[in-house]
Amino acid sequence: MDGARPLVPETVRPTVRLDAPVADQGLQAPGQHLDQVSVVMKFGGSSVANAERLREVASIVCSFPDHLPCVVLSAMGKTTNLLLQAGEVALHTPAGEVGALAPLAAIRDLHLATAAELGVDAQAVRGVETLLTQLEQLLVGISIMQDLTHRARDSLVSFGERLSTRLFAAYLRAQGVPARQHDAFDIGVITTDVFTSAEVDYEASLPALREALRLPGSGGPRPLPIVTGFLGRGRGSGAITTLGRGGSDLTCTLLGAALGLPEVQVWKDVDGVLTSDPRIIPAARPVAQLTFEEATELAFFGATVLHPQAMQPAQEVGGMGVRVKNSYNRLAPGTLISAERDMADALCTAIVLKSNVTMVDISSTRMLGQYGFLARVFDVFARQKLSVDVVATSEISVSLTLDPARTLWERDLIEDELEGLMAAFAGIAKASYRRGMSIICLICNVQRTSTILERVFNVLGREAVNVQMMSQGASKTNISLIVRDGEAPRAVAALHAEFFE
Ligand SMILES: Nc1ncnc2c1ncn2[C@@H]1O[C@H](COP(=O)(O)OP(=O)(O)O)[C@@H](O)[C@H]1O
Ligand SMILES: N[C@@H](CC(=O)OP(=O)(O)O)C(=O)O
Repeated sequence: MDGARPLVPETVRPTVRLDAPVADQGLQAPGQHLDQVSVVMKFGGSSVANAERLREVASIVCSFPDHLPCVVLSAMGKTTNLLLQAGEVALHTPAGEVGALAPLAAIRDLHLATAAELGVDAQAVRGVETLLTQLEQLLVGISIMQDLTHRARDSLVSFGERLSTRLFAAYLRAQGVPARQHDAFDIGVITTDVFTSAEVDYEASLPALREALRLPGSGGPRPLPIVTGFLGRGRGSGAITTLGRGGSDLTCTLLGAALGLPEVQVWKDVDGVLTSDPRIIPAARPVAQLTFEEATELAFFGATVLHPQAMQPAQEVGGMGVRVKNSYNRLAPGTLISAERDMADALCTAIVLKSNVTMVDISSTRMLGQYGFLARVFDVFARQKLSVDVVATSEISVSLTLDPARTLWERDLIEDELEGLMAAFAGIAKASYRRGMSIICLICNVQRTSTILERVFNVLGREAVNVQMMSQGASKTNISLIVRDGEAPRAVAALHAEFFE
């Protein structure tokens, strides 16, 4: 971003309390006394899974009467996965049979049933039907072409958010709450043309979004903008792009940054960011506060609760907080993520597990301390387009781990690529790799490393878990331990018990 030119309005509106919604008072249009949007609220797939959940989301949105929210929605429930499945199956289905494909039928049934249950008007139902027809046509195209490019994949998954936002805006209007649906790719979310994991072009997007979301002049109702998460428009291709799985979190913070807001909220199905993944550690509990760096490390090392790039807009503009809330338990305080927090009492904040990681060991075959050894090693990774997660070095050797996700869509590093990597090292270094490793990442106060590591190694010793490699991040927020996949859940459980239970 260009540091010289302010990309956000210089004044931000005063903060009215956003930590506590008022009790459910029925659907009164919120924030109608305000000139402009004062908060962005994002609701993920689990929060908008069916008609009942959409009613609940409407109730939450209206429970902050002093705020005029812009609402960002993900696709309903598992719709994105169903769309991807439909694309894969269409590849092997005759064009004439595509209309009857099971995932397409499931998507059609869910959205038409939700429209009926929510009692939206006939025009809105027609809008949903039109999109469903276009979706079927795209699938027929995939079947005829026998090709599912990343570009087509992005167009395909875009239907999830385009449907959910239209239904929700229509429901609000039917309840007397003014609302207007927007497709993010039409209002200025401009991205690179890297389909399926595009990056936001902030220079182009921030001013465009600010302009597009400006509400009409005074007098008359103030429509709540309802915006598709996850989607953008490629700056060169002009085609629909996506921001990577879970990308609606990033849409939310991007809109907040564009509007210069003091706070945005991401509503999930858990009481905030938790001390560990609740699917592995049922005793995980909410973390009250995190810094942007901590939240980014946590997401990068595999906590699916936040998109790894979601903190970037908040960090760039400064002064904007990101609150993680539970749409199933609206009174839970959630987690507030901001630039700074008091670390005086912080020891270990969260434990994240990333499995199915490959570890590579490389040692120099030449003289000790050979000049440029590390540069040559990383040059090989750059040429192979492989991103490295964790690194530990000595003078003549380096161990590192490879991200299992080349993009967030394709989770497996292919064996051929690893063999290619080994071949690329021939003559420079001795290289070997081990698959089936896990990174256990402790988000912690590394000012207190000695205390933390003493406790960590006591626990792992007791559990007979052998650490294969370790690294302390320069970001001063994490310590990473590499262990075998089979030992990792046991190690995480024991470490969680040690630090949190
Ligand atoms: N450290 C963590 N804290 C909270 N949730 C986590 C954590 N690690 C993994 N998760 C998982 O992330 C889920 C929420 O993320 P996600 O499903 O992407 O939300 P949404 O679709 O609502 O945006 C939780 O249900 C939980 O299973
Ligand atoms: N629907 C997209 C984008 C997204 O952000 O979803 P969720 O908020 O449910 O993680 C996905 O499934 O990846």
